[in-house]
Amino acid sequence: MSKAAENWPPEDTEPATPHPDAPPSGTELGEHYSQCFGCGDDVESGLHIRSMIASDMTVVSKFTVGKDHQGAPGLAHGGLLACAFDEALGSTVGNLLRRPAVTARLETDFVRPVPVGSTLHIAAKLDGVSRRKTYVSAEGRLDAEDGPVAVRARGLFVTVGVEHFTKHGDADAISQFRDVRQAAGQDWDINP
Ligand SMILES: CCCCCCCCCCCC(=O)SCCNC(=O)CCNC(=O)[C@H](O)C(C)(C)COP(=O)(O)OP(=O)(O)OC[C@H]1O[C@@H](n2cnc3c(N)ncnc32)[C@H](O)[C@@H]1OP(=O)(O)O
Repeated sequence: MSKAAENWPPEDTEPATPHPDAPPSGTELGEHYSQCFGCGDDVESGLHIRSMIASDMTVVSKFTVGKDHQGAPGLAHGGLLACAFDEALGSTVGNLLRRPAVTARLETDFVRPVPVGSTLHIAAKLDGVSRRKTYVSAEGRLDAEDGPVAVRARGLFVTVGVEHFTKHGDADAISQFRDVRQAAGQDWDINP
């Protein structure tokens, strides 16, 4: 049981309805951007998280803790664990709802230490939507899908227009990203 406030999702939320073009259950999700610290292959010390659609409301992700992710010797840094959950939750929102969204709020409960070399199995689910707000939560279990819970997290993601990324981010990189995705026949009007 989380120690966080229990009004989750708030009463004014509606059930989340996955987008008709959301990937089907069993789909392995690759990196969404090669320079993403959470999932990008080009970031040597990144988290290299890989995710899969488990059901129309759930995405499972795996994060193996490396030596570059330490806080105390031999243990994962809490901030990097929060990052892993940000990625897992964001991937759940982006892939299931297929709308561009950014993290507005992220809560984490650290339940037990996560050693270097262990793998967190993160199961994230859509909890509800209210206008631009999407509520999503996750549990991370140690070394197995049914292992002990090590971390819980809840996120509020707010839907934004693509101009959020072009205005505040690197517009040239986003243009290249769009070209690569369109050449691959992929819709890009989701998180670049
Ligand atoms: C295939 C794809 C893969 C995609 C895979 C993607 C994986 C990436 C995962 C990483 C994701 C990230 O880290 S994203 C990077 C970190 N996040 C950011 O940089 C976001 C920075 N913040 C912002 O830009 C802004 O504050 C926004 C966009 C979040 C909100 O600004 P806004 O657009 O002006 O909207 P605003 O009216 O303020 O808020 C909208 C509603 O949300 C509520 N709201 C806003 N912030 C909060 C908050 N902290 N806590 C509670 N509620 C909040 C407001 O009360 C309001 O509710 P109501 O009045 O409607 O009731």
